[in-house]
Order: sequence, then C-alpha cells, then structure tokens
Amino acid sequence: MRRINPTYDADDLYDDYDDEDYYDEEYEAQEAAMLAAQYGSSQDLNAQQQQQQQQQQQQQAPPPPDAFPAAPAPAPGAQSFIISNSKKQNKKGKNKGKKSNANAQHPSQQQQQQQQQQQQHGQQGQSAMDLTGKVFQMTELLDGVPQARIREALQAHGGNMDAAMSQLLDEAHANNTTKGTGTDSKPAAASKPVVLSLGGAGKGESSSASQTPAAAVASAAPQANAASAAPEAAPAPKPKAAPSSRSGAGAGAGAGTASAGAPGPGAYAKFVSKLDKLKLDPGEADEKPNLNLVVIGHVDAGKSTLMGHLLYKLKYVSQRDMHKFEKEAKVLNKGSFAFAWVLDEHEDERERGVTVDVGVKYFETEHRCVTLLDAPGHRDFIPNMISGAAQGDVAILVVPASTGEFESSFQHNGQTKEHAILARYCGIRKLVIAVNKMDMCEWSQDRFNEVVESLRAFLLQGGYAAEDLIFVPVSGLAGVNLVDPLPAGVADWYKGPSVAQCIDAMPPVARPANKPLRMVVADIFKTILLGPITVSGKIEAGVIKEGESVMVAPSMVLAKVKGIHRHRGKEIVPAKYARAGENVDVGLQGIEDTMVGLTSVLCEAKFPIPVVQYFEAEIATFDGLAVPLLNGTQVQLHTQSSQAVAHILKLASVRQPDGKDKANPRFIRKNQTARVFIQTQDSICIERHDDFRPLSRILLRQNGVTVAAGRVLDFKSPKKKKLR
Ligand SMILES: Nc1nc2c(ncn2[C@@H]2O[C@H](COP(=O)(O)OP(=O)(O)OP(=O)(O)O)[C@@H](O)[C@H]2O)c(=O)[nH]1
Repeated sequence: MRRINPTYDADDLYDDYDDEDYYDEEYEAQEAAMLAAQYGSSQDLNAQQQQQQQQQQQQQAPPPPDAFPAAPAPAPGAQSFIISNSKKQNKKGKNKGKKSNANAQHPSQQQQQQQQQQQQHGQQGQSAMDLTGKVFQMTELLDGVPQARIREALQAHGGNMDAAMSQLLDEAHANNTTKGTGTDSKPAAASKPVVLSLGGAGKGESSSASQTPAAAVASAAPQANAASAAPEAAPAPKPKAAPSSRSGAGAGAGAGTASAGAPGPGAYAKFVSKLDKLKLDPGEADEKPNLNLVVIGHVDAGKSTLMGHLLYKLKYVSQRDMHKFEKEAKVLNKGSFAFAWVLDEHEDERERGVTVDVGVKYFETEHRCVTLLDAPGHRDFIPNMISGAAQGDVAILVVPASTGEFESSFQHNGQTKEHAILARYCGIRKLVIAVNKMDMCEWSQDRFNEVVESLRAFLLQGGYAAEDLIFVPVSGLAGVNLVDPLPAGVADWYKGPSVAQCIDAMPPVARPANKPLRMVVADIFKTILLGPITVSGKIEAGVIKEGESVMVAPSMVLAKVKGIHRHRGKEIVPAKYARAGENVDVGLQGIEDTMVGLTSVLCEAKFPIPVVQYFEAEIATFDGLAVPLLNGTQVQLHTQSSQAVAHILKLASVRQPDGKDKANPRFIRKNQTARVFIQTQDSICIERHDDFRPLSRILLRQNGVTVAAGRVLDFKSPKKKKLR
C-alpha cells in the first residue's frame, strides 16, 4: 500500500447509517445466492448448519491424518493481551496493585465495605435483581474476573456498567503491569511489554507465546481430547477456561488459549447492544460522503492510465508534473505510460510498466470525497489486490475492448474474472465497468456490446445484481469520456454518464459506527504531525477518537491515539474523531513500532477483535482448484486483515448435488460448497460471520491461484476421536 500524496478527507456516513440497511436480508440473500448460483446450492445456510451439527452429533469425527503437520508455536506476542509498559502505567499499576493487595489481606474490611456499598446501592434504588443481571452480563464480558469483584465495582459506581467495566479493565491493566515488573519496588524495563492478566490466563497460567499447539487445541475446543489433538506435542496443560462460554471483552480472551481472543457466541451482540445505547457525538458537520473506490482489472487493461488521466483532468496533477512524467517516461521508452506514472510512483513499477502495490490517491467530485485505490492487475500481486479490494466500497473494473486483449483478459487465466469475483467476496456490490481502449476498436458499438454481454452474463452469475452494474465506453489514454460526456461524433450511440459522473452518483455505503471499533491497518509511515507510528486504513466499524486508547491486534497492546487526519481533496484536515467508512491516518503513541504491522487491526480496547488459530468455515471452491482439498491440505489464507499459511484441519461436510450435506468427505473438488475446520500457522484477527460480516470473509489460495472463498462460522477445532 502506498500513500501517494498524503491526505484528503472524506466521510460521513454515520448520519446515513442504518443498521437494518447494512445487514439487510436482501444482502444476506444475495450472498447466499452467490454461493448457491456458483456452487450448486440453494439451501439456506443456517438450516445447513443446523443439519450439519445434527449430522455431526450422529457421527463421530475420525482422528486427523497422522501426516497432519503440527503448527509451530505462535509468534511471540500473538494471542496475548499485552499493554505497553510506560512509566505512567507502571505508576498506576503499582497504586492499583497495592490497593487490591490491601483488599486481599483484609477480607473483613472488604465485607464491611461491601455492606456499606450495598446500603448505598439500596439508597440509589438499584434492585438486587438489576444488579444480579448486570453482574451476569459483565461476567460474560470479563472472563476470569470474580463475580464478587464485579458486583463490588458495580455497587461502587451506582450500577453504572460502563464505569464499572472501565474500572475493572484499568485494574486488570494495572495488575498486569505490576506483575510484569516483578515486584512493586522494581521498575520494569521501560519498553518490555507485559501480559494483561484479566481473563483465564491471569492466575499463573502460561502465556500463549510459550504454549504448545496441543494446549492451544485443547483450550480452544473443550470437547476435544487434548492428548489426541497433537500426540507428538509436549504434555498439554489442563484447559482452564471453556472458550465458548466467556467473552473476550478485551479481556476475556484468556491469554494462553488457542481461542485467546475469541469471545463466545453471542458476546459480540451483547457488547453491541450496550454500545447502541451510547449516544455518539455527531461531531463536526461533514460536507460530502466518503467513497472508497478500488480500481481492478487484468494486467495492462489501462487502470493506472485511466485514473491518472482522470486525476489530471480533475486538476489533481499539475501540467508541470505531467510534462515531467511524459519526458521521463520517454527516456525509459515507456512514453505511453506517462499517465500511469501519476499512480505508479515506484521506480520499479515505472521501469517495468507494471503496478505492484496498491496506489492511494484522494480526490473530490461534486458530491463525493473519494479515496482511490489503484490495485495491481498482475496475477503475482493478487494479495495486494485483495488488500485494496478489502478497503473498497465500490469498484471500477477496467477491461480492454481491443481485439485479442479482451479475450485474453477474460479467459480462464485472465484476471478480469478473478478480480471481479474477489471484489465481490470482499463485499463490493457496485461496479462501474470501464470498457477501455475504445480508440483501438474505433469506438465500435458492436464491440462494446460484445464485451458488455460477455461480462454481464459472467458478473450476474458471480453474484452481482444487474442494477449494480454500469458499463461505460472510455479511452483512458485519450482521456475520452472520463470527466466530460463524449464529444459529438465519437460514439453517438452512447448516451450514458462519464466515469467521473458515475463516481459522483455512487451512493455512499453505510458502515456501522455503533459497533466495536475495527480499523484494518493498510499502511504505516512517519509524519511530522502524527509522529513516528502513523497508520492509515479504512475504519470498518465504530469510531476512533483522539486521545483515547485503542487495542492493536494481534499483538494486543494498548496505544493512545495521538491524532487523526482526514483527507479532503488535496488537503489534510486534523479531526477529533473518525468513524466507520472513513479512510484516515492515525498517529499512535505508547507502543513500539514492532507491535503494529500491515494488517494489524486497531480495535475497541474493551472488545478487541478475536485473535485465533482455529476456526470453522463454510467455503465455496473455484474452478482454479486443480487438486481436490484433503484433510491436511496447505493453503494460503487471506482475510481483510491477515495473510497466513493455513491447513485444512478437517473436511466436515460437503454439499451434494441433491442439496444434502455429506459428513466427513474424503476430499472436496472444484465448484463445491463445504464446511471445513481450518488451522492457521500464526494467529489471525477475524470475526464470526454472525458477529461482523466484513471481517469474517476468507479467501484460500494455492500456488498463486484463488481456489476458494468463504466465511468464518465459529471459532473451534473439530472433535477428535479418543486415542485408545
Ligand atoms: N490505445 C490505448 N492504450 C491504452 C489505453 N489505456 C491504457 N493504455 C495502454 O495500456 C498500457 C498499460 O496501461 P496501464 O495503465 O499501465 O495498465 P494497468 O492496468 O494499470 O496495468 P497494471 O496496473 O500493471 O495491471 C499502457 O501502454 C497504456 O498506454 C487506452 O485507452 N487506449
């Protein structure tokens, strides 16, 4: 990811946001239809799940093949909740630690205090039933914190759950910091992170960094037999927490389990229902809605040239710079790439005439603030394309109309189809299809129609709706039909909008501001104003605020938001907050640069994103799957926020042509729908589909080919048969 010119803003979708719209049934149905249309199923996915679960109960799963490779120990820092060990935190931690020690040494005092608080509580009119309900809710969110302590905190705050939760989290951080220092009297090394002990791992459990895969499996799946999970591994510690039962509200996530960051089912919804009640500050008035626009298509289709020329026409590139690009491109014998150089800034890209990384630019149309993401077309750089598509709300699919070029871009190995399908799986619904290089076919209406018909049929089959597709004839090189409508005499048969008019008319995509914060880091750089750790990316959910703490997953360190920059046209505008849908720069303080990386997720400190190594998923396999998937097959797993080496731990079931699911298949062929258990080599940040769909999507690739796509159903490993 490259930020080409720092910044211009966008946004505001909060006022337009409607949870019902965002999670609409129509969308749900479309996704299901997409799977069904392509992969031969029309069954309701929930019904399938239930059916599969019943089948599973009836048939005991076989043990995994002996050949299944044992996963290496998780990367240091992964799966652990760590907070940075700043001096301020140490100090706070000491004080809190002393306070809680004092409490522990004097239970009678504690009781007296409790009684006093109960009296106060009674005076405040808080019913015992209310309090018990709150204690129960908070127990779900704060795994490992004794109920008595939760009750005490609630009473101290007059039954205010938010205040009590904050206090308990603070205490946990402080306790943890104190533990990290060894004793109160010895300050810790300033930069050494410590494990947050709130949750199951708090009392003497080892951190996940040192845990064996077997232990991880055992902890992740209480039903699994720890010994059979990985027979060669070191003896597994007895699992202490049932991960399905408790949330990881930050916390919860008992560090040291395979599902360390995985809250139990329902925890997300509970947390959200609490957040929903919070009135979000409407903040600064936003002028124009933001649009994250990704440009995709086969290599050399003309993506960078088209967008570079569009930016030039919109006056985002000066004539002086354009002359410079033309001169320099000619020197390299790449004169025709001058407009592409607006976006392809790396020397390497310019010399090769190929986009490698996602180029990012910001511009405005009359009604939209656009974050432009120019994705690479070459198949070697599909992972980068996925990263760009994951940030997009809508896409421009560029296809060359020139004879032979369209055909090769559209054939089996061409990236036109692959990009379109990947974009759909990344959640993009609306496509502007720029039928480019029309100058090379003399603006022939027949050729345009031929391209449109072939593409339309494919895209409809691939899960796009007819009304979400707009086909526009253009010449990126000549700059025709980019901003102004077609001049008379060029292609009088076309009466539709130009590319810029299409962009301007794109409806903003609603994003949930009232969900736990999730911002996937797409780039890291240094800025003078935001400091040495500035990250950028799209906020998928929630709100990020200046001065507040965010959790950085998967290293699980707390960082302070030093500042936020929005991009508005050519300007960078400091902001007090930014919310879902915006693509912003955020300065982070109080962490080391090693704790944040590309694809890290900034999240709600009280409800971080799950960090897991095992999950159950529903997948649909593609034509590209040359060799059937077996138990133990290795794949490259891509999510919006992570890439990881992964293994199909177990094939749980496969959809039959008659719509029924067959349990425990021996293999899965191309174009089938299946339920599988997956293990990743390193911990990844991911959500359940039922919790937060945009971050639940997965793509599986093998040898540079996308072989399947799907969604995470739950965090668990398959049942294992007991070894006799
Ligand atoms: N004749 C003609 N050539 C074009 C047009 N658009 C792009 N080209 C040429 O196509 C070649 C590739 O253009 P790029 O813009 O680099 O293509 P791209 O799709 O961005 O390529 P990657 O990002 O590497 O996948 C260049 O030589 C362009 O000049 C067009 O409308 N007409």
